[in-house]
Parts: sequence; structure tokens; C-alpha cells
Amino acid sequence: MMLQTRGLTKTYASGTGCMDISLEIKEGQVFGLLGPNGAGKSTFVKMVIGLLTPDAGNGMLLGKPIGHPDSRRKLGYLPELFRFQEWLTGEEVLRYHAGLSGLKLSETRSSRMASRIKEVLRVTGLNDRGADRVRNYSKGMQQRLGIACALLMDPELIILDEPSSALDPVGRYEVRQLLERLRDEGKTVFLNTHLLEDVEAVCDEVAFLHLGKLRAVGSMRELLHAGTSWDITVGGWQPELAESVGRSLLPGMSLAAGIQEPDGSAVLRITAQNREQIGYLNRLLMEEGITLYEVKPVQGRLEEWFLSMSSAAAPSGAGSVEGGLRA
Ligand SMILES: Nc1ncnc2c1ncn2[C@@H]1O[C@H](COP(=O)(O)OP(=O)(O)OP(=O)(O)O)[C@@H](O)[C@H]1O
Repeated sequence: MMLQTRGLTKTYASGTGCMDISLEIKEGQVFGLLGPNGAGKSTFVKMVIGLLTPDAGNGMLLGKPIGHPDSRRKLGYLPELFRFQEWLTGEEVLRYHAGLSGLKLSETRSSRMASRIKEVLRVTGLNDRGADRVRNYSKGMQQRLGIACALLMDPELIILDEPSSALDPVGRYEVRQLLERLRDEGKTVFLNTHLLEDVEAVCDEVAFLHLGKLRAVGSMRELLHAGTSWDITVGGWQPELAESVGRSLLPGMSLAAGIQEPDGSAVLRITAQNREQIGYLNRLLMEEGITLYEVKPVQGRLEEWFLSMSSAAAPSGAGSVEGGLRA
């Protein structure tokens, strides 16, 4: 286990913070901690890496209790808000960070470190910009330099707090590609974000925080493939078919027919538990003499889930959302 927390709690004087957070992150996993602004994500991360002392609870990070300096030795961390010394070059920033992580001055200037710096600049797409001063970097490049710092000492666990914040769509896309590369290399990544595209693209497992409480934890696969909806465009549809087809649906399926077009086509919104059920429906429709024009999964499930979990009406402490997640 890379990280395991039990009941981590931090309450600020204002009464906010995060309460009773128990999470586990396994080796090789890309884990996304989701939640709206102010949910408590950064507070949780700061407790994990020892920047904040929890009021209650405990945890193990890379085999050592959280807060212990040894637990941080194999950790790469990108803070949410960071500023580099803009008069330094990218390479100098990296060398300085190598020093901060405990290397002697001579070691930070070794040829070994020079090739490692080259390598992380390459991985983050900054290869030909290492000799430029940070003041000449775009925000996206600075963010990637921050990720390069987090990767520099080849950490076992990489914690990225909002790595795409303040980036334009191109910058976000670049960071997402980098996250995909880290995932493909089998790195363990803990990603703190409210960007659902990043989570959908790279995360294996997600947790959702709201008002300081853990609302749900589960795998992306469960989340995106359970109870999903499809829009099926069909030809030769008759409104009365809705009843007969509806009667033959399997448990967990539902059908809502849209308005019939003058050419006889219609869009059916189907909810099904898995793709096999959609295959079953196809056979059913064919038996009724219906022609299938298009089958399209309805996008935005994660967004819907995010919105429903963020609404005040969502049950506190519950994980039994439609996707079958646990909390
Ligand atoms: N040092 C602090 N002192 C007092 N309150 C704080 C402090 N840091 C955070 N908070 C409050 O605690 C709550 C959780 O903040 P936190 O920064 O952990 O949330 P977050 O989910 O990371 O938000 P964001 O996505 O906006 O960064 C918020 O209400 C915030 O105002």
C-alpha cells in the first residue's frame, strides 16, 4: 500500500477543513481526489505530506507514519500554489530542488544529476527550454516545470495538487498527456483536482470530498459503466412499441422514447447496467422490425455524478450512488 489513512481530521477555527478521511492508494494506481472548491482536498493532502498536523486520525505513507520525515523521502509533490524564482533557468530550479531533497551541492552538479534533469525536462516536454529563465516560461510551462520537480528524484508516489489549475485548454491538454504517460509507465499518482476530463482520462480510482467529508470512493470503471445511458436512433418506430419493448426489458434497464420524426425515426434514451444489455435490446428491436441507425453512449456521466454529489441533497457519508460506489 502506498498510502493508507484512517480517520484523518483537521478542523480550522472557522469550522471547515476535512473530517474522518480514510483512503487507500495501491501501487501503480492513478487515484483522483475530486471535489468542488473548498471541499478539503488540499487540507487532506497537506496532512498526508506532513505540512499540517491532523487533529485526529493517522496514516501510513510509503511504509512510514505520515508526518515522519522518512515518509517523504520517496514522495514527489506539486503544491497547488507555487512560484519559482523567475530569475533562475528551468535547469537551475531543478538543481535547487535536488538540493532541497537532501543532495549535497556536489551531487546536484554531478553528471548523473545533469542527465536526470535532462530526462525530466524531456518527459515534461521542456527539453529545449531548460536553459531559459522561468520568467520567459508560459504558465503551462511553469506547471510542467513543477511536475518535473515532483518527478526529479524518481519518487515512488507522486502527489499533484491541482496540476492543471490556471492553465488554458492547450496547457491542460499537455498536462493530461503527461499524466497519461505517467500512468502508462506504471507510476503511482495521487491527483487532486476538480477537472473531470483529467479524471476521466487517467484515473483508475476516484474519491469524492464535499464539505470536508468523504462522500464516495470507487473505481472509474464502476462509475462510468454502471447504469450508463445510451441514445439509440432507430427507424420505423411506432409510439405503441414503447410499451411492448418496455415489457421485455431486463431488470435495471429503462427506456424513454423521444418524439417521432416525420420520417419515422426516433431517439430512444436507454439506461442499462452494461453493454450486454444494450446488445439484448438491439435483438429485441430487430425482432420488432425496427432499424438501428446509431447507438451513442450519453456523455457526461462523471459530470452528472459530480453535480449530484455536490448538491446539498446528496446523502452525507453515503457511497451508494447509482454507480455502486462504496464509501
Ligand atoms: N489555513 C486555513 N485556515 C482556515 N481555513 C482554511 C485554511 N485552509 C483552508 N481553509 C478552509 O478549509 C476548507 C477546505 O479548504 P481546502 O483548501 O482544503 O479545499 P480544496 O478542496 O483544496 O479547495 P480548492 O479546490 O478551492 O483548492 C475551505 O473552506 C477553506 O476556506
